Amino acid sequence: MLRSLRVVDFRCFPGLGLEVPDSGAVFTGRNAQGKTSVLEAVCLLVRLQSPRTSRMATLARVGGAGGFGVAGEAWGAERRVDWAPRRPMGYRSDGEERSTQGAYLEDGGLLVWMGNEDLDLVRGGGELRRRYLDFIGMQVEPAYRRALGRYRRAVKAKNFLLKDARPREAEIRSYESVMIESAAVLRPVRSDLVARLAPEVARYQSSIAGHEEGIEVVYEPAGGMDLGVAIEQAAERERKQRRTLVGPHRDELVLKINGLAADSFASEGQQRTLALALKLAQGQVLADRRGTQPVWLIDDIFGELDVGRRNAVLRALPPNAQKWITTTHLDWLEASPEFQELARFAVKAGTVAAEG
Ligand SMILES: Nc1ncnc2c1ncn2[C@@H]1O[C@H](COP(=O)(O)OP(=O)(O)OP(=O)(O)O)[C@@H](O)[C@H]1O
Repeated sequence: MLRSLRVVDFRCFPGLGLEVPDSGAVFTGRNAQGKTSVLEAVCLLVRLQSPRTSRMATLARVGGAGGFGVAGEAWGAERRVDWAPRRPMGYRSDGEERSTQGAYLEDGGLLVWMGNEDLDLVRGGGELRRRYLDFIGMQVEPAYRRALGRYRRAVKAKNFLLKDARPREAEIRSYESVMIESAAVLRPVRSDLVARLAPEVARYQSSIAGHEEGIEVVYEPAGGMDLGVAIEQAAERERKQRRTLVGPHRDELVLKINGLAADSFASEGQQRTLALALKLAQGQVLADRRGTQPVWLIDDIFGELDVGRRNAVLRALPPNAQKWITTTHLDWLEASPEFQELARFAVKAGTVAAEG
């Protein structure tokens, strides 16, 4: 868990310094004051990624010096990330420079991010569910992160070549072998994760819904588990359509309720419950894999949930995990005794002040 967070020129914050207790903190404020940016800074410090953007330049404060810094004590180590345009990103742990992102992340902590966009996990496009799996995959398996990066670059290059009027086959083949190699890392991890997630999702779904619902969570690798065979079979179609049709970038996480596809047949309420169950299951699987609780970054979801679901989620969150919660109003918190010990901060126009 984190003990402190400091930022310089990050999003709307010229500077910021917070001490946070083991239980966590609640950040209140009106819209567009900087609440999400605080959680985003934590995500960057712990996982080197933002849930909102992959472009580091957008994180640097407009009107600031051009770069940004995020630091803090996390899981017992003083960590620090610095970014400046046209310079390699800097990662430090206890003052020691880490040469690669992988080396920095090796002994980093675990996170679950829960935001409003997650409520679309069930009815939204497959991309959202792949990102959901990737977010856990990258945390539990260092090789996953490297394989995903290589895979994405290879698909991009192959797509580029397929657009050509006379595709250069030898080059396409070489990118396909990178895809096959990377898929051999990604798919077994995805498959294993889904097997672990499925019973947890079903359990959380029943506890939030208040009754049993037949939940199925199934991993479907696009074109089948053997990517080499799938690529051969899809070769003609891919050349006609001029894009890559099979591989992990098209895998699906199929969700069913009582035997029917959840995106088309489940009620909106069931879909929301299932989305929450998926996120809660993510936390459980991470905790089981590492034997330590992830930190929960919960971005403004409580205002979006009805009282029943909100209370069920609050009860389902592990009591001993640190939570960083943003909200525009506090009424739900007053009614939740288990959250009284969280520190409270008011966020206003890029400043954060401790309350009470
Ligand atoms: N790079 C940047 N430099 C300066 N300001 C920025 C930058 N990126 C975003 N902002 C501004 O920071 C403010 C805070 O955004 P943030 O999303 O953190 O607010 P929020 O309090 O979570 O709002 P909401 O409740 O609407 O989600 C916004 O006004 C946004 O325009």
